[in-house]
Amino acid sequence: MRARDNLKCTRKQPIRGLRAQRARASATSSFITSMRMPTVKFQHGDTVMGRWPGSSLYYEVKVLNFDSKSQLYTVIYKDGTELELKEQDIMNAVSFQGRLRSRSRSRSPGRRRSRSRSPARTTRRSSSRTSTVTTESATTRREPRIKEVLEVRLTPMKTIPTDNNNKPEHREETSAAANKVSQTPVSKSEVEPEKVQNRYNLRRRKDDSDVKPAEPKEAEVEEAPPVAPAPAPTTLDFGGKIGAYFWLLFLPAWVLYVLLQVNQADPSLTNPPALPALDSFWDAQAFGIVVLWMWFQAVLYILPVGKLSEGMPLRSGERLKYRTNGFFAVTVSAAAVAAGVHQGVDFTYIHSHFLQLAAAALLISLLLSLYLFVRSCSLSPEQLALGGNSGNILYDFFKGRELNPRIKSFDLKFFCEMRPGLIGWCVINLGMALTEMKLQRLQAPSPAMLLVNAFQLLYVVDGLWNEEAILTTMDLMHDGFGFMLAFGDLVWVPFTYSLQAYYLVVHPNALSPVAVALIVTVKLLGFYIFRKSNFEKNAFRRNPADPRLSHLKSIPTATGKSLLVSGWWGVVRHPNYLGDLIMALAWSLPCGFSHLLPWYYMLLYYDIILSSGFSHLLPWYYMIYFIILLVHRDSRDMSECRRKYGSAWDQYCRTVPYRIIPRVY
Ligand SMILES: NC(=O)c1ccc[n+]([C@@H]2O[C@H](COP(=O)([O-])OP(=O)(O)OC[C@H]3O[C@@H](n4cnc5c(N)ncnc54)[C@H](OP(=O)(O)O)[C@@H]3O)[C@@H](O)[C@H]2O)c1
Ligand SMILES: CC(C)CCC[C@@H](C)[C@H]1CC[C@H]2C3=C(CC[C@]12C)[C@@]1(C)CC[C@H](O)C(C)(C)[C@@H]1CC3
Repeated sequence: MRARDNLKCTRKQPIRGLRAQRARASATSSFITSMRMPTVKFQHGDTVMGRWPGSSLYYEVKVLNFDSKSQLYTVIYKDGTELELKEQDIMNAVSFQGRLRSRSRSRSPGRRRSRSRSPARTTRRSSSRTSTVTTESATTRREPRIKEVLEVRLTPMKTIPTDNNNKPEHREETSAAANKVSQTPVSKSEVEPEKVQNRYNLRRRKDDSDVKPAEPKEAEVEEAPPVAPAPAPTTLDFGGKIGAYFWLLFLPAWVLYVLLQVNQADPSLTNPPALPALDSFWDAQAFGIVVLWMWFQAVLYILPVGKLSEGMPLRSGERLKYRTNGFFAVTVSAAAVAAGVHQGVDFTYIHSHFLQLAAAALLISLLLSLYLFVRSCSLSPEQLALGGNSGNILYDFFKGRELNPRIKSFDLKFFCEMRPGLIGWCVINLGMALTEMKLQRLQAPSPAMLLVNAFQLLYVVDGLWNEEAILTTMDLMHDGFGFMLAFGDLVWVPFTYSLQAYYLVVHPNALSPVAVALIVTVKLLGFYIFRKSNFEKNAFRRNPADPRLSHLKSIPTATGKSLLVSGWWGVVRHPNYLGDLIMALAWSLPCGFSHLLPWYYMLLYYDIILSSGFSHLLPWYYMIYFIILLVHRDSRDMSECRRKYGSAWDQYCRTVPYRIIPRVY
């Protein structure tokens, strides 16, 4: 009944439109008769559009079978995945195209002009797109808030990993992976879809080892398929609406509090700062400096120097271009700062006006977020990020609505994430080093200060050198640009990531040569893991056939994208977070760790809390925050990937059971 031969040849055939569908329907009429089925809407061999469980994505599938008992159709996706779908999750290819056309006509006049309406054109377009075609489901369109519930029968299946040349993985390794699966069960929450009630019955074709995972080709992507509007999210991140209100108030207040705290002669947490008069936060000169700095970075960003890189395909299939001249920007900025130091510009101003500079950056991020929110109100749903259009004003303001806000070709999210805050952080660190020299009467910064400066400078310069890699990160691909990122990029990063340097200004910490060597080793280890793993993922996403990755194995997913299951991404699911965390450790170690002891005593003797050196927690602040951030980010990413990749993601989770730290977490 599976008629695999028939499938093999039809898999290569494009949809030929209504006429071809009818012809196939009549050719299969004997098949239907022999099955004595009640009238069924789709016939064996039909090429139709099938909804991927738990998502609003539709893919081209072939109908294999209809089970009159369960009223489910067995369909096969292009990567060989077989699924059983309900009739309502299947659409005739022609009416699917028609629906997309009529929607895009009504929603996007620009798009309408650029498209041919001839049926021939329609058919060619749909057939040429071997990757994904995205749309919202009829249900979500009519009832955007309805929780997506798909009753799809899925059975966990073994996906045979292929190496990067799409050869099947060696048999022994496959069975080893299978053994591993049974030894290390994945937690229920990781495997079970959160928003979808699924019964599993997902199979792969036995002959799928030669199936090349279909990566979108340049030409296909540029054909700009119809865009799926962002459906209202069913679950809200960051504690939902109440969480968003809380974070909106808490985050700015927390930054100002920490800065007031660190500014005190005794910055111990048991010595809370008195709330200063409101006008002490404002300094016109500090505000002017921040504006000037942002202006300077914006000018460097728009200069036609450096590469124009392509972002990942958007839901529309379109790829935005980004000027990735970050290394140029940091080099020119360093030259400008060096010239300033040489000319006697007083960089200790940064230390003495830290609070006012942070308040100015906060004001700018607030104004920017308001601008972003207002402009997002006039956008069509296609331009919104998934997850940022809950309908609740404050939540959406916090999370960010527009995916890629741009003024002409000036990409606001990309600019803010990579330039003023990141480069500003290094300038702040330099200001702290110069202040340390001044206050401690040193000829040169202390070794601890040098290490912190050098490590963090390396992190920033590396990020800017590999600026293109940011285009495959969560923020750039999925998150809207709103208060969270604007504040994070412009205030949080420069003013809290520099706390170690701030701390060292008045808390010198002598380091022995052995300690220096050990700390440098920790940093280099972290950096190696971070760089290598980010390189692997970025290169793979850009070109899965990259010869430098030919030794790596991957598993296909129904979206056409594959998942790496060996190399760094076969060790843990977020090796880049692991490297980042090890580096974070190396940034705090120069400030000393014996001060952490009060925490240990604190657990034993409560009264020590009040007299302990809480101030010494400040240099560990980044490490603590970073663990929380990455654990939360990891779980956000897991849900997103589960939604996108369905059972292929489960397969990945079974093969790579640990998230960030091997054998621990
Ligand atoms: N210093 C900081 O404050 C800070 C904060 C956060 C993050 N970071 C760093 O920023 C970098 C980017 O982090 P990120 O959170 O955006 O996440 P990321 O790990 O760079 O990206 C996650 C994405 O990678 C893809 N992916 C996941 N598993 C894969 C696999 N096995 N094979 C191929 N692709 C896979 C998925 O996207 P697709 O499948 O859709 O491509 C997933 O959504 C990291 O190095 C992180 O350490 C730094
Ligand atoms: C609590 C909130 C305010 C959290 C805000 C989160 C942001 C500050 C981070 C989210 C993604 C981060 C990120 C970098 C900096 C911090 C974030 C913007 C990054 C630019 C740092 C340099 C790295 O090399 C990087 C490019 C990989 C990295 C990308 C992600």
